[in-house]
Amino acid sequence: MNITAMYFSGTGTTKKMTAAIADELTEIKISQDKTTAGEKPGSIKAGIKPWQRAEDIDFTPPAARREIYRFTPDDLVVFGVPVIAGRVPNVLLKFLDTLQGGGALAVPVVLYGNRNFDDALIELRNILQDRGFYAIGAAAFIGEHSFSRILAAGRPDSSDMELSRDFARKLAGKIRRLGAAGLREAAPVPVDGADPIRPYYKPQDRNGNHINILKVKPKLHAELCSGCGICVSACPMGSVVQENPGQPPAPITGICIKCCGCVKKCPRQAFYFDDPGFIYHKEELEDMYAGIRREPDLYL
Ligand SMILES: Cc1cc2nc3c(=O)[nH]c(=O)nc-3n(C[C@H](O)[C@H](O)[C@H](O)COP(=O)(O)O)c2cc1C
Repeated sequence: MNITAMYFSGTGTTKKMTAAIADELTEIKISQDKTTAGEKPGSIKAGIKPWQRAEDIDFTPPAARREIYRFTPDDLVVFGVPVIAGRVPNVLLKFLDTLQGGGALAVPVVLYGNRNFDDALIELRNILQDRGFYAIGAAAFIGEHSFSRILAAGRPDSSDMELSRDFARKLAGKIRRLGAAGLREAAPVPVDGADPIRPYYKPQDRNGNHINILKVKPKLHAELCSGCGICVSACPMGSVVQENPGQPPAPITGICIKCCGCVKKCPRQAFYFDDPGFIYHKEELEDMYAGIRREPDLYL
């Protein structure tokens, strides 16, 4: 069995969690198999071959979403996306529709910024099932909110990582108990969320008026920029363009999903937002959710 972490991750929280679950799962399963008296590694009796960690598939860069990814029944994919407006990021839907699950096992994982994951996990689970995967476990973890440095700051933290290890241990136990055929029969794992899936979450002001941040884009303090180009490779939409190497990028005119990869990865903090609606929404999210600590939801 090949264990792959596959993720889209603007500011790295989804990457961190997805890769950690895949690492832990591989470690646990290998050591479990070694200690199973009289059985060869991989519990071949249960129809599952020995396990190895495959290379990550990071589909954050636009070029990676032009590839077709095909899996087989010998694969287990820990599949992560961030929650955007309570759903799977809609810019990914066309790409996700090209996945070839081929009977692989999958563990859908979403990272959300301490507000709510709404229907993102059930949507991701359903997409993976539709694409030929078997969703055998699922999780919603909390990641520092893309817009903020204080909302869920530093998460996933050491307590989240401990829970992710426990989740991986239990998942390995389920795999061992049910075997390949039993796992496929038991899929998809039940998760929270509505089906049919609800509309995208819409930010509102205190009077209930919709705040439209769709067209908002970050701006650049050109005098702070060293021209290093980190922002160019950080942008999942290919919208940060440096016309001359070593020079500040051009003003962003392409699609921006507000993932804040450019904002948070810039070593000189040269990017900023000045849109009043965006700033209001960010501050309101901080007011409402920075004082509470949500805990991960794990499904097996
Ligand atoms: C446009 C946008 C919308 C978001 N919507 C939500 C949301 O509905 N609920 C929530 O809790 N977090 C929301 N977030 C926060 C992200 O889900 C969270 O910060 C996540 O950890 C980011 O993952 P990454 O580090 O892999 O990019 C949103 C982030 C962005 C950029």
